[in-house]
Amino acid sequence: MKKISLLGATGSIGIQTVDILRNNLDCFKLVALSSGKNIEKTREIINDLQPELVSVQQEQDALQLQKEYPHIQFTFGTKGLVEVATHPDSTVLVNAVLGSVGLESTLAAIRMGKTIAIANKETLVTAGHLVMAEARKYNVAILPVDSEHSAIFQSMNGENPKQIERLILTASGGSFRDKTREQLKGVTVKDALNHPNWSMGAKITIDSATMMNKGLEVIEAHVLFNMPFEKIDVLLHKESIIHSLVEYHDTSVIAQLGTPDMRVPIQYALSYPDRLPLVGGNRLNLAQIGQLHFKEVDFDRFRALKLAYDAGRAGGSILTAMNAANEAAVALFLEEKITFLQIEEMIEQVMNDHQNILMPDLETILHVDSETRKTVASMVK
Ligand SMILES: NC(=O)C1=CN([C@@H]2O[C@H](COP(=O)(O)OP(=O)(O)OC[C@H]3O[C@@H](n4cnc5c(N)ncnc54)[C@H](OP(=O)(O)O)[C@@H]3O)[C@@H](O)[C@H]2O)C=CC1
Ligand SMILES: CC(=O)[C@@H](O)[C@H](O)COP(=O)(O)O
Ligand SMILES: [Mn+2]
Repeated sequence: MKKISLLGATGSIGIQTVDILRNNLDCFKLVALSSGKNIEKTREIINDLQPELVSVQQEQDALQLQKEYPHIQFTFGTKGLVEVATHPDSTVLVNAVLGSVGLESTLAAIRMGKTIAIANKETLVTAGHLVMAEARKYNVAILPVDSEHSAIFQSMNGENPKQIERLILTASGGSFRDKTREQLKGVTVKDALNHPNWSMGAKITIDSATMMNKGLEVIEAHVLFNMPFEKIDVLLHKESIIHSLVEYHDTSVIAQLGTPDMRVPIQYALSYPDRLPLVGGNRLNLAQIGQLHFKEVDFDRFRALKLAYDAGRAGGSILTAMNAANEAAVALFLEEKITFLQIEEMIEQVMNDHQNILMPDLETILHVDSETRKTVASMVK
């Protein structure tokens, strides 16, 4: 029986994680969870899985829930995320919270020796060097949940990492993959939220449309697999059936395939090194699909991907600045305060103005993160 702490339980990944836990009650027990502002969904999960500790975003919600469930402990805010992540009974943290707010709780869980199943890519982008250094120090496994990284992880199983020629991350191209830059001028939030293959949270769906998602994933792959950027490629693959590939120096290419269902990589991170049957999973039928498509990426068209490679190659605090600028700009776009193309314009502006600090410590990262968010907010005034 693995005991689980779950950050971001009410989100897209969180709900799918809860589904897996519910379907495998003899393997997993949810001991602690965090949610944000969705209190109705939080109640549903509490009623279903009876955790010992729950953290919500706001104090008044914690107080209200405490009255309703006196036998459960409630907490709130950033300190609540840390309490959930470090619950003394859990051995695994599933980090499915959104954004760099997940950083401190991840570091705290690593220092408690917990295995980390990480969906929260922003944490690895903003402070990958700190997370991986702590993981090495405390001998903790960081298991990927992101579909591409899970595919790479599975394609590296039993192989010698020194014999890898390159990692190939597949990219659907997002909601606007067939549009020119000119056509992107008039797109709406509703259009952008219409991902062709995956049903996901709003922020990552917009990231997918700008291709910043793939940029964050290139950096995530660099961090998780210790691979230089020269050996990480992106390949457009519109069906999202091949989740990513690893090429070896004998020219062999190993890939992981499957229908687009995030419960597969989530469950694999939870059951690793075993595999559990997926309740309600659709089997891949390649004969029915017939054709798979591949195309080279045009970096002038997908400018955010180029910005992410630039930040990744530079390293240092510019990664935090880029990530925070993206988080802030995407939030503004979702509130319809800026246009779609302004997202990457703002990120580029922030990166151009940034005074880079190599190997930033936690304090520097938190400072750059909050200052960048203020800068982006001031750009729309
Ligand atoms: N969705 C997907 O298929 C995939 C997602 N990922 C990554 O997983 C992470 C989560 O994505 P996704 O599930 O789509 O996101 P969602 O927006 O669907 O969910 C985010 C979760 O985080 C909570 N949350 C948001 N902000 C805060 C905060 N400030 N404090 C506490 N809790 C907060 C939300 O709470 P509430 O809703 O209650 O307010 C919710 O539980 C992201 O890093 C994303 O890039 C990676 C691969 C695939
Ligand atoms: C499901 C998942 O892992 C997402 O990150 C997905 O990869 C988004 O797809 P694209 O970014 O390729 O559109
Ligand atoms: Mn992904």
